[in-house]
Parts: sequence; structure tokens; C-alpha cells
Amino acid sequence: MLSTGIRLTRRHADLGQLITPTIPLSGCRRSFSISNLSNARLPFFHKRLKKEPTADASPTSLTPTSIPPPAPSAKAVAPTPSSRSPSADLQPELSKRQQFKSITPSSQLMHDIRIQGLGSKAESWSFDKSSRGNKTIRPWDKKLSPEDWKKQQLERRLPPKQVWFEQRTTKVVEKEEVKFPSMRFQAGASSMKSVPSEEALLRMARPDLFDELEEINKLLQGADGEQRSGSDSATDDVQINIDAEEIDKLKQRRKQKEQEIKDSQLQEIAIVGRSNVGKSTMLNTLTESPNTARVSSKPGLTRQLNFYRCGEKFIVVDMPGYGFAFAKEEDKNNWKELIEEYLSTRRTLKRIYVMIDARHGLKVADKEFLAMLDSKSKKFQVVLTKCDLVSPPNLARCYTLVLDELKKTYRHAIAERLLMVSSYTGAGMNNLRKDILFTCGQNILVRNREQPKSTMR
Ligand SMILES: Nc1nc2c(ncn2[C@@H]2O[C@H](COP(=O)(O)OP(=O)(O)OP(=O)(O)O)[C@@H](O)[C@H]2O)c(=O)[nH]1
Ligand SMILES: [Mg+2]
Repeated sequence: MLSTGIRLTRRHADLGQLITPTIPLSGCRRSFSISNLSNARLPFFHKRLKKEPTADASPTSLTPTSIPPPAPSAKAVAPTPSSRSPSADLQPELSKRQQFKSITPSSQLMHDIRIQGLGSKAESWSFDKSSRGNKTIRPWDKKLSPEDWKKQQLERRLPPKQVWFEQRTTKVVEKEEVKFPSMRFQAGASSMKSVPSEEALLRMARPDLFDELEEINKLLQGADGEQRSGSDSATDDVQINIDAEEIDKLKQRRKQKEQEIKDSQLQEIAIVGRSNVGKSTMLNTLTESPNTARVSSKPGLTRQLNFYRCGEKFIVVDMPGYGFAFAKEEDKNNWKELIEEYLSTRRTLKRIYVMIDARHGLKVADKEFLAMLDSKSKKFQVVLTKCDLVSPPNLARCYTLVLDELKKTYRHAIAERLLMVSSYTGAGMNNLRKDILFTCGQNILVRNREQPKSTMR
């Protein structure tokens, strides 16, 4: 209760009945004393008081709860390890969320995320965060001079002007930077429940390669039939008159064709991940055609291996997901077998891209799957998807956490960097395209850079 009779401002109303006139308070004109501070919502300067009670406080102003405890015994003053209670040894354990929040991502990574426009509202984030108090200063609205920008940058932790500029322009530049050879995938080249052979796929993708070979084979068979009929063997084959020289030429041509087929073997890129992680959506964004693969918000839509041809050189394989899905247990086991069979036996498979949801990081199903890949000595690249649904700092934390785990646990993970994409905003897609082309040894049509832009190097 106040005994001085001064008027309290609204700011002091919290202290209400707790103030009595004995302890001098620095920063106030009049003297007050404080009792039972523990329940009060205090202004900042009182918090300091609470932590460091003044030594000269008179005993009359103290409530019973604030009376100092009796002098501790010598044993209690210097506790030996054996005398300490077990509860004293227990550190308060951090929850998973707290652990996650305690990760400090590198500034380089945060910079990369901003530059690529990844993370929810990434562009506005970097600037909105810079606002303090009630004012939101947007430097580009005000057209600040370079000096003022520098000042603002220091005061409000803005990115350098160049960074901000790049952030606004990369998207436009990127669109022109990298292109797939034929620009578009040919959707549904094949869609199968069992693993097709490499040759069967090539036959579907490039029938022209096989047409001539088949003709040569027919001719040679005919010539064979003629020779056999010449030696009185009964045969129904069509007989064609070809001299020996011609036959040699045909055989040579056949060899050439076979070699050509061997050389034009299509390389494959597999997209795997948990159900509903966004594999099919990513494929659509990658190809810039929304109807390439079917997409659903219900996990378990893709139920077979889908092969999509890109240009004449490689194929992207969209797979069923693992983990939870709206499907029968039997079906899920079949998919699992199918995926494992494909991944472990394919010779033309160049790289496996494992999609991980940026909101959740590595889940148990992911870890099991990665362990399976590792046990089969299969190299894989992790891609964080749905990056538009997490804030840039959390995305950076997820990145750091996943990368650390990959480095620690999996020998065959490409732990140099992770890729990050958002199929909705298209952010990071260009990097993924470059990576695919680079992996397949294709010429990358890059205007400014020679190699895929690194996230972390
Ligand atoms: N916000 C956001 N949503 C996404 C993104 N990518 C996919 N989605 C959504 O995630 C859901 C699942 O997408 P799909 O592409 O069907 O996922 P999938 O991995 O192919 O799923 P399965 O075929 O069942 O294994 C859909 O509702 C998409 O709209 C993304 O980048 N951002
Ligand atoms: Mg799918």
C-alpha cells in the first residue's frame, strides 16, 4: 500500500499494493520499498532489484518469505560430489523443440536461403524482422542513399544492398539460366507395376533406334534361310537373294547399330521419399507442366513406377512413397519391394534424390529407408521439400540438423550439401535442374555460372 500519497502512473499500477516507503529505488524521485515481488508483473528496473536485494534493507520491510535462511553448515557450504543429491546432478533436459531452436545456422546458409527466395515469405522476412518498435522502415520505399543504407544496415541488420537487389532479380535470371535439353518431359512414357528392363524403356523412348536394327535382322534372317535352303534344310523363312559381300556389310551395320544403342542408353534419376512429401508435385514444377504427374493431398496416390523421359538423354522416375499412406498393408509391402528391387538392380540409375519434408526433417521411416540405401551402397542426395511452409531460420535449422545426421550416420549420403526446393514458389528448382543435368553429364546451358550454384561449400 502506498503511504507517500504520490499519484501512480499506469505503468506502476502493477506494483499496486506492494510498495511501502522504505527501500530507496534508483530512477524514482521518491523512495519506496518493495515486498513480495514474486507475484508482481514488474517493469524492467524492478527486475534488477528482485535479483539483487540491497544489503542494507531494513528487516522491518521484509516479509516472512524474504527472511534469509539460517547460515548453512560447513558440509552444505562445500558439497563433495558424493554428498550431492542425485537431483542436483540432473540437468534440465531440453525438449526436442528447444533443442531444435537452440541450433544456430551459419550466416552463409541464411544468406543462401534468402538469395534463393526459400522459406515462407522469405523476401519480406528479412526486412520485416529488421523493424523495431512500431515503425517498419522499408529502405526501398524511401530510396535511401548508399550511406543511409549502410547506416540502416548496421542498425537494423539489413542485408547489403547488393544482396537485396539479387534477391529481387534472381528469380527472373534463373528462369533463363538453365534449361533441360528438350525443355519438357514427355509424360507417361511408361508407367509400370514391375521393373521394366533398360532396353524396354529405350525401345519406348527411342523407337527409331531399333527400327533399322530390326530391318537388318530380318534381312540377315532371310539370307540365312536362303543359305539353309541351299543346303536342303526344310525352313519356312522368307528367302532373300543377297550375296556374301552384302551380308558382311549388313553384319557390320548391325554391329554399329548395337553399339549406338549401347551408347544411347538412357540414364535414370529416381525420386523417392515418404508418401505425400511432394515428389509428384516437384516433378511437375521441374518440367513446368502441371499435368505431368497426378498429385493429391492424400498420401499414397502414386502406386507404381512412373518413368518420364526428358529430352533424349535421361529419364526421371517418380516412385510410390514409403511410410504412412492410405493403402492396404499388402500394397505398401509390394511398393516397398518394387522400390528396393529397382534401386538395387538398376545399372543405368545415376542418382537417387530422397525427398525430406522441411517441416519435419528426418523421420523414422526416412532413417530406415536411408539405412537401406546405405546398406546397398547406393549414393543418394537429400532434397528438402515444401520449403515455403517453414520460416527461413527454421529451414536453416532443419538443413543443419539433417546434414549433421547424414554426415554422422550414412556413408553413402552426399553430405556436401542438401538441395532445398519449393514446388509452389519454384524456389530452388533451378539448382535441382542443374544438379540433375550435371549428374547426367549433360551440357548445362548456364548464362552466368558454370556449375550448379552451391548452397554450402
Ligand atoms: N505448400 C506446399 N505444398 C506442397 C509442395 N509440394 C507438394 N505439396 C502438396 O503436398 C501434397 C502431396 O503432394 P504429392 O506430390 O502428391 O506427394 P507425393 O510425394 O507424390 O505423394 P505420394 O504419391 O502419395 O507418395 C499435395 O497436396 C501438394 O499440393 C510444396 O512445395 N509446397
Ligand atoms: Mg506421387
